[in-house]
Amino acid sequence: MAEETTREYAKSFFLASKLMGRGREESYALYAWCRELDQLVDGEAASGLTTDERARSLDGVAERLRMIFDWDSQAVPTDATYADLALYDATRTVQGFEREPFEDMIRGMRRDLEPNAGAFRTFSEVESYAYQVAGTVALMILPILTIGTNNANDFERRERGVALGIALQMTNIVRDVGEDARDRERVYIAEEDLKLFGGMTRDDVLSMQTPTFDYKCAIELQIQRALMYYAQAREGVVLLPLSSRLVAACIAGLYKRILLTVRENRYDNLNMRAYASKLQKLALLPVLVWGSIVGTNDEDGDMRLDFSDDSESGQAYRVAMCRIFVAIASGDDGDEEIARCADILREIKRGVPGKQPMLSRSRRFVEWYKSSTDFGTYEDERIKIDGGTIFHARR
Ligand SMILES: CC(C)=CCC/C(C)=C/CC/C(C)=C/CC/C(C)=C/[C@@H]1[C@@H](COP(=O)(O)OP(=O)(O)O)[C@]1(C)CC/C=C(\C)CC/C=C(\C)CCC=C(C)C
Repeated sequence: MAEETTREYAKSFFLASKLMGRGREESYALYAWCRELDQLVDGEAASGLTTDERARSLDGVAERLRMIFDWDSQAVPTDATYADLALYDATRTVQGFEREPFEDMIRGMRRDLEPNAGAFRTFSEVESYAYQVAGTVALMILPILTIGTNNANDFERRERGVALGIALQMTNIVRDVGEDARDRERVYIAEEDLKLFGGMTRDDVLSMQTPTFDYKCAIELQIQRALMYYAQAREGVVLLPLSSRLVAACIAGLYKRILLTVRENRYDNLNMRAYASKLQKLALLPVLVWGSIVGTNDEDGDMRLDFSDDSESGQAYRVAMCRIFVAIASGDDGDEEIARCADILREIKRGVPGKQPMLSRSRRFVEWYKSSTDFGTYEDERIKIDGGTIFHARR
């Protein structure tokens, strides 16, 4: 039954599971348990329940979880669901499962029941929530992905696995902004991020029908945040046994395709749900499998901002770069914006020692950027960069 649940509701995970060696059934059990938990809060069956009733359901899950992880007892919870039983069996066939990630996920679900569920003041709050509902999945599944290996680089594997979970959650946040706002009055974009672009507020997003330029820039910043986590996770995929490397790389690649589709939809995630078609997934799979075997870096030429500099000038640099990138994506009517932001970048460059603006419009640019140590010059039909300084857009 857990396999059918995964097949029906998680096409990407099910596809990736076909690459698994051992542990496939146990990963289905994990999926079934996580999905059942998620449905208690946001599923159709929960829609008729009060917040208190949903909270009581989570209490029941937590109680049954305690029994599942009570290694000294063989007792099975009398009110166990099929997902509980599947998890009970999985934790007895694969060693190394820990209770904490499951409990942390329940905490994340409880946050979705709180009065401030749909509001996040800072990105740090978003990141913490993303760890609870998605980073924890990595910690749950790592015992399966590392069957038969030693614990070497375990800490790094966990850290980078959590980064992948957060990247996937950030992807879902970017994909579902319209749906979350309309159906649940939730905005999982930090208010501090929205404010950077024209002083936008959470209420502006809740009432927005068509993406504004400022909104598109705020979404680009969320895409950048997600790409940062994908890049962190990529260093961890190589720490997995080969068959698990394929699984992780495919999950990451299939979700990242969704993320980049939001850009192709010109950031209209209010009215369009970005997705990867079955054909796209099947076409992408060999590339992802081969890439994970030969270890090619799937830095797919996307703009990658430096988030390490959290100074005011570092933040201004990221805002200007997002505005330039969206302006470029907006076609010809973006030139004035590019020129204005290029002036800002020129100013900031004095304040951001050693941080060269990175702007990718094409793979050709990325190759130039990655290869050049002294940032010679780059020029295409829209923009010219000389010595790392972005000059006025070409008219
Ligand atoms: C291969 C296989 C069967 C994997 C199953 C993975 C699993 C147990 C997923 C549980 C997903 C789930 C329902 C969690 C509840 C909360 C939630 C909804 C989380 C979001 C997932 C999306 O799930 P959903 O089915 O709703 O999908 P769509 O909305 O339709 O897109 C999340 C985005 C979290 C997903 C997180 C992971 C799969 C963790 C990834 C980490 C690894 C695979 C570890 C990799 C290790 C290294 C070292 C890089």
